[in-house]
Amino acid sequence: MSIVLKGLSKTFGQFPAVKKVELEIPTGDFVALLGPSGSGKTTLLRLIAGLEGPNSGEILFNGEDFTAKSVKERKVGFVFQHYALFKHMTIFDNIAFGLKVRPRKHRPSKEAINSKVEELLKLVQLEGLGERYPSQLSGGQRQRVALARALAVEPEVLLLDEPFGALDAKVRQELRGWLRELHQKLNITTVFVTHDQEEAMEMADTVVVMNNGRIEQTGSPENVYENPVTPFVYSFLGRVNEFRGNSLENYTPYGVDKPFSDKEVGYIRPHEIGLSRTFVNNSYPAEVSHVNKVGAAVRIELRRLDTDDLFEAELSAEKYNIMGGLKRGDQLFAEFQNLVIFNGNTLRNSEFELPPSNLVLRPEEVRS
Ligand SMILES: Nc1ncnc2c1ncn2[C@@H]1O[C@H](COP(=O)(O)OP(=O)(O)OP(=O)(O)O)[C@@H](O)[C@H]1O
Repeated sequence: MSIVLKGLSKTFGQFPAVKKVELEIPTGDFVALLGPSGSGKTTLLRLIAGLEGPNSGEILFNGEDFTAKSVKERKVGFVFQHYALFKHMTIFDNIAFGLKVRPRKHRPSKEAINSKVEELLKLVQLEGLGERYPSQLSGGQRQRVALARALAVEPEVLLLDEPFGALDAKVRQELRGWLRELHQKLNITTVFVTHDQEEAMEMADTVVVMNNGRIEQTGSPENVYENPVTPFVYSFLGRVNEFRGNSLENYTPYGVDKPFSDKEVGYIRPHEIGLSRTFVNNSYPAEVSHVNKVGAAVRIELRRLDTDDLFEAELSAEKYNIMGGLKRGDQLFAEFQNLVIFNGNTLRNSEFELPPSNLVLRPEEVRS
């Protein structure tokens, strides 16, 4: 089922939690609503589910206006952060619940319910555990039961609110891959809320970045990471160096025709900073202040010797080894290869005299 949100707004008392949201979700898409606490993710999910009514705007399912339709009519499956299983019921009965409470004429036969639950237990890899009670399962297993219960009624949309939020890091990691595979198998339009950018980037086909009740950017994980359209998205997704106001002149070796204002901020990702032991064009001397080697990437904190600015660079372990390793106090040359400058929410890209070779200014069209 496809979902379209048009000018959707929701206010609690005087407080606008969701502001004029426009979003199109094609059938079968796997979407992450990503943003900091209080940005409106859960409210948006609840609006899609029909658990909240909007103050204005429309919700279309497969092109049909569902704005005023009840939760039941929407055919959505919902999974919350806290699995909320019925403690006094077995896993089997928990999964069967949605089918058993259907009005008699829509209720499947006992045999059909049995085989559906067995099929779902297999799907969520809990075969043979149907007779246990929730207290006899691990957190990750319980959350898979919650998912099986949501899937039992064959929803056309699956809505997940921080489904792995209460689990420890290792289990979360396992369930991410598992849910991704499950989605590939079932291809149900799925929207999940997370404030964990790694989770969103790893699992979703489409990431919707929210801030203050608004959508800041929608796109594939690569696209929102590589081409952030606002300073918020730059700083929220992944690590980034920020340089403000006057200090930006130190990163534009060919000069600018107008001085930088206090509102201007330049962003550069750590992996977009080249490091070498010898001088290269447009590079600046810098001293290593800390080295943090984690897995395939090495994070290096440095201080520019000419300006005292602090920044972070990232090298692959391979490049790091080729450089012969690094330690505090090493003197290097840093090349800032992709500085992107915003004035408020607008890219400053037309005022440079000559785009220098190491200053990649992103054309407007890339942003749209
Ligand atoms: N029922 C409510 N009554 C009043 N204010 C509410 C209600 N529900 C949410 N809000 C407010 O709306 C804003 C958005 O809340 P929402 O739960 O959608 O954010 P979120 O992005 O999901 O945050 P979190 O990650 O912390 O769950 C918050 O400031 C919250 O306090």
